[in-house]
Amino acid sequence: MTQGAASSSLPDTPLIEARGLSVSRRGRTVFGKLDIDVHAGERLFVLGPCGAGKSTLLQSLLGFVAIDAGHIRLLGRDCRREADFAPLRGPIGMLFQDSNDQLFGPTVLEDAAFGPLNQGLDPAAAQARAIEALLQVGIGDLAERPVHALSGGEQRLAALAGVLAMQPRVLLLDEPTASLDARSADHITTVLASSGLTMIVASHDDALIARLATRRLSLDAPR
Ligand SMILES: Nc1ncnc2c1ncn2[C@@H]1O[C@H](COP(=O)(O)OP(=O)(O)OP(=O)(O)O)[C@@H](O)[C@H]1O
Repeated sequence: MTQGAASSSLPDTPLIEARGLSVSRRGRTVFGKLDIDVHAGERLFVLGPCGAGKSTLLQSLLGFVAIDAGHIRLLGRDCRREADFAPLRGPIGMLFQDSNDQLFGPTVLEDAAFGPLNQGLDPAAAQARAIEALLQVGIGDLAERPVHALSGGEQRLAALAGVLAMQPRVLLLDEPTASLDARSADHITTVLASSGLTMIVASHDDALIARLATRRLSLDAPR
């Protein structure tokens, strides 16, 4: 269950909206009757101890985890079925907690170009987008590296580059600075801050939260 509702008094239509969201896993309620509104430019941080449901919330908002009850509207569109969510996984980019869930390679460059290719860009334009995203996160030198030959932190950056290469309007980021050394974490924090993008971020990183959060939502400890 939630401790703090995430609401906003901004007048524009929320980019991410959830009403009465309830999700259970293995028969146990993870959270119930959660309301969320995230407007353009906001950076909502989802906080809470391990197992509180931060990842589950992000995944349910993009249709990767089924909800028990509630209503989700993304970019002004009602989302109920996979066919509703699928076209929005691009305009709304998701960084999963486990980079292995989204790195398919074979090389870092090809992986980052995959999303733009899928969006219909020609190969040269997709590659240009991918290179731009790799440079943005600071791993241009890893472009030709096989994704399976990356460290955990490098995988994190490669996965983030793949998300940014799709030029999303909204980011859902699950522990974006996990596995990163202090310098890389600081760089990514700066990249995210300067992006101006709307985002929902699950994180335990106090420095990231302090620099980026415009609002916070705390989930209860699991019972
Ligand atoms: N794939 C899954 N199948 C079944 N249950 C799951 C799955 N993933 C997570 N859970 C359960 O759902 C609950 C919420 O987990 P979740 O990963 O969302 O928490 P979290 O707040 O993101 O935790 P952490 O801070 O450790 O990443 C936990 O009880 C967890 O055991």
